[in-house]
Amino acid sequence: MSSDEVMLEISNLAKFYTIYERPEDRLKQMLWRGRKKYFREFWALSDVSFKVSKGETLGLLGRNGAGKSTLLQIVTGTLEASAGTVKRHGRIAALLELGAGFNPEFTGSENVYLAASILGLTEEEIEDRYDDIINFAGIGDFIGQPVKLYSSGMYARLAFAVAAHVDADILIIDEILSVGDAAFTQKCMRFINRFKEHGTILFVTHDIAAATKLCDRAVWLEGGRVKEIGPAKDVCRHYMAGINSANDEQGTFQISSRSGEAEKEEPEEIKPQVVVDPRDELLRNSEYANQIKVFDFDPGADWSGHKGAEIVDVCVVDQEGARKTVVYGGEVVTLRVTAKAINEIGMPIIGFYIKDRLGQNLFGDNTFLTLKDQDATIKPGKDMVANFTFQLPYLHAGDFSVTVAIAEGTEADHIQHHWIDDAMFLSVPTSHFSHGLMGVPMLDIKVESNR
Ligand SMILES: Nc1ncnc2c1ncn2[C@@H]1O[C@H](COP(=O)(O)OP(=O)(O)OP(=O)(O)O)[C@@H](O)[C@H]1O
Repeated sequence: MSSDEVMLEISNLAKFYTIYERPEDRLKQMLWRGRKKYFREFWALSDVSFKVSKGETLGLLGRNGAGKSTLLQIVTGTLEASAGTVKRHGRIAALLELGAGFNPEFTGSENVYLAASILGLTEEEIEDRYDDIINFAGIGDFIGQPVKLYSSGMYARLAFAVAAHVDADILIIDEILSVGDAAFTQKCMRFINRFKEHGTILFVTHDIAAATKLCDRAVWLEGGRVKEIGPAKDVCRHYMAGINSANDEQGTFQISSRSGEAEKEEPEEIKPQVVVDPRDELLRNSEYANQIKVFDFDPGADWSGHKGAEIVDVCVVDQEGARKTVVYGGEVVTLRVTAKAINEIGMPIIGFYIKDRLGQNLFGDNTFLTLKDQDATIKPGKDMVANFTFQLPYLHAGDFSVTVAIAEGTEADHIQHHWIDDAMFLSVPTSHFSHGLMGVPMLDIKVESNR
């Protein structure tokens, strides 16, 4: 929960670097200091202002070279600004570029002492926390080795472990989550979620899903300037749209279609293997019925892409093809996405994601592998209908959104034609399921006891 207390106040910050076209220009500049300029100024940051309140998590988004690292280095005091001010209140622990601050020649253990003392802990405090730090890092015997021998993942683990134990008021996290393995990332996430309850976080990432989930607000930097600042969900969406329209690779789908079979002229009747949860009937007739209300496709929802093709309809249908406005967790349904080609689309891919209210992708799929080995070209004005038939998981109570998109190309390289966030909403009033992201229908639940 954020409060009115400002922890970080950045005002009209600017930073220029001096760029010398030729190495000898640097020497000339030293010799003829002030008389003539042998360099040009490159403004990495210009007029950047924002505040971060206590308890707030602020995301910092921007393409490579947008100025994020420069800004963080100024905030942490490792780089001097050319103009403007930074007011900090409280202890800042920063995880910049893989644990900057470690001495590569020192062992992990020595670096724990070094980094923790720089961050303001007394020797006694470090002694008390040392075992916890080492356990958190989980790098085993490597703790006695110089950190220059560490992999980037080990480096990040140790850096995070120190930062997590110094009672920081402000935590600065720069892409740290991208270097660890999944288990470590989860550990960091648990720490960050606990820290968020009282601490302030400045979080730099290229991972839009993580930014949407973690941050309250976000700042989008472009060319060293603030392009947008506001609620994280909005800024992330606009940023994604900007990236997609520039055909940046970050706008890609997660490609993982489940069928490699070519589509037939006359599709075979699907005989789904359905898991029937033995509690299904009981659930349906109880107050916990996992009823999922399906709202209409919103053609006016925010979108991005080149619009060489357009999604014109999204709906949920039953196995007879009838549109559904209510379905149940555990039921077999078809999500039908209809797209119309405006230009000829050579290698179309239609996909979807179901997201929870935090913007986390619960699941999704696309037609890439299904169409991979055939000519699926859509002529201008013609439709392509993708039917994704699956057994619904159990969803917890709350609202969910469906993202849909049509792209053209391959898994690694494609153009996004029409990407619609929040194309359709689902709403679940009640649920027996409340833990984890979603529930799977159980084959059976047996209880044995020898009491
Ligand atoms: N020491 C330097 N001398 C000259 N230019 C620099 C220097 N450091 C950074 N820059 C330039 O400043 C701009 C901003 O760089 P910065 O590293 O802050 O971007 P970034 O948003 O962190 O990028 P990335 O996502 O790739 O880490 C870039 O154009 C970069 O080339």
